[in-house]
Amino acid sequence: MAGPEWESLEKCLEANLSPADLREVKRILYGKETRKLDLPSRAFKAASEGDFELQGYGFEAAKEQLRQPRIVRVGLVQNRIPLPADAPVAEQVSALHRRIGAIAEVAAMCGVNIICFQEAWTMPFAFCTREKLPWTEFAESAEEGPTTRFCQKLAKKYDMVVVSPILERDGEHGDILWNTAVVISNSGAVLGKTRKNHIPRVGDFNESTYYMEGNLGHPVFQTQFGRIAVNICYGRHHPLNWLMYSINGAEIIFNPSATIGALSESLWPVEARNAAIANHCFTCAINRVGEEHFPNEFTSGDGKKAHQDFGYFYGSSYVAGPDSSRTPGLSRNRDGLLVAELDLNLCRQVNDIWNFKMTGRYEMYARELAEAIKPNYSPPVLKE
Ligand SMILES: NC(=O)NCCC(=O)O
Repeated sequence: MAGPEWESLEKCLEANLSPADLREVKRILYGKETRKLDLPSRAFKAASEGDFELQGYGFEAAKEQLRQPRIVRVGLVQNRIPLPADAPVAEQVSALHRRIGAIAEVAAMCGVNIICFQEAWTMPFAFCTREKLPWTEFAESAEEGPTTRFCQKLAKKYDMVVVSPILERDGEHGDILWNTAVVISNSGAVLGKTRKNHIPRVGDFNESTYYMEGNLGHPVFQTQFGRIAVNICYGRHHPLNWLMYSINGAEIIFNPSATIGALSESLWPVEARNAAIANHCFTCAINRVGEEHFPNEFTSGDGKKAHQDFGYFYGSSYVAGPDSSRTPGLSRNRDGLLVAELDLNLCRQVNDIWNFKMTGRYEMYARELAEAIKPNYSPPVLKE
């Protein structure tokens, strides 16, 4: 499997296909072409000085007679950990705050209204180790922790909604841990939080050692810029998880993730794109970048040698629209900010064409699923 030297699928296609072939391949793999955004040159300069990639694309919707366009700019941030995983906890958190602060400043220059960071953005993805200390020390209060306070300042300063996925310590309920995204309004107030509903039990993603499946259902956050929801990482493999956020009214669903190439890179371009199509909404898939090395060796339960690294986090963050269009991905090997301009009117326009909500037959599935989960259920398999 390729490491950092293989920059991106897009670069590979562009380097190896004729313009005519590239057009057809992109038509199928990327849908209707997204417009390149004209972002300010000072933003590109700051990104280059800060050594991160900046890309911007716009999704189009048809003009309507009765509704004005509902334009919103989202910012997706992917990044590597700036300090090694064995640096002191407080130093790692501060370094990440500084890094994300610099990227958010550029997002503000680009007119971003809602910004979302990667899963558990304040820490290395240490759940592979199965060790408790020092990793549980990265957990913070969702309402009052230093990271939420930091994000509240960003939100207020830049008039931007901030989606901040953290490891949460719930002091009100026995100090237990959750994998949580805190949603902060552009006013600076904490709008609420949502928790990861599906916990991976695959490869080195030993997250069930640390926290339980979320208990907050599928909340949707009404912001000044549209209704948003957060489907954290492994939840993207569960179509019903996306569906429930959409049924509750989400127009944009963020999917902050941490996943590695050997496991999921072939799933990555499909799942969030399919969710946007199936649910008539926008989806924003965000992954971390690079390799993370841990002080102590751990095993993967696969008979192979113990090792100290997780694997290659391949970035490739992208935004997908309800009409099957999607942006190119950020690179596999650099920190980056992806800005996408969405016209939320596109969601209802595509709904009116394809009618997946109208034809969804939810009452039938509700009835059948209610039966299927009963211990004495017998599937209606007809035999000769
Ligand atoms: N963080 C996380 O849930 N990763 C699981 C692996 C995957 O979903 O690709």
